[in-house]
Amino acid sequence: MSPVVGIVMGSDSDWPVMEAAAQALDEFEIPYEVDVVSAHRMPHEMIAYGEQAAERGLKAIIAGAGGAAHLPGMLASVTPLPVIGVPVPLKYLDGMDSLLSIVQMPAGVPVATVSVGGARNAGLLAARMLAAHDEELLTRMREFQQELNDQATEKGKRLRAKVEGAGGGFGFGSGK
Ligand SMILES: Nc1c(C(=O)O)ncn1[C@@H]1O[C@H](COP(=O)(O)O)[C@@H](O)[C@H]1O
Repeated sequence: MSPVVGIVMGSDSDWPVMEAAAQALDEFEIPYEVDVVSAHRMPHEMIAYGEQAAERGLKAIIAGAGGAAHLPGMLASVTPLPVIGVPVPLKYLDGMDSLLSIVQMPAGVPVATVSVGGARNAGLLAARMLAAHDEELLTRMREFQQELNDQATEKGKRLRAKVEGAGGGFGFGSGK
């Protein structure tokens, strides 16, 4: 199947973080493509990627970059597609530089910024965008949310059992 989401990043060194976006899309069987596209290092290719993305059939772009992370914003300026920005944390500044470079876009050019290193949520957000026009995907997203709910409930049960087993007791389900 041809890709409907583009996952791009400023460098291949971003992949260990960005991989989680691909994994989330895999879970929903959403076809995607992956590439290195840098606004700073290959500006002409970056503009071409953004300009051609919609006509190539992509429905959303996930763009991750670190440091002076201008890639997501620059892509958003040349594509009509939704762009999800992932601030990739680097060695210095703990990703604050990446976050601030991506999140403070001028009005008119939106980038949906996820948390520092939040590539999994970027993948899930892209899945939700597609699900808005796809009943089957919407059903799968609801199932996924139910699983999260069940897992959290299970964690609560285990925690209560542990605390009560140690002689303590608190919380909604503790009966105390
Ligand atoms: N922020 C950007 C852009 C851009 O925004 O165009 N291009 C590369 N980079 C970032 O530079 C960091 C270091 O890259 P190298 O590891 O290749 O030196 C990466 O996190 C990349 O996203």
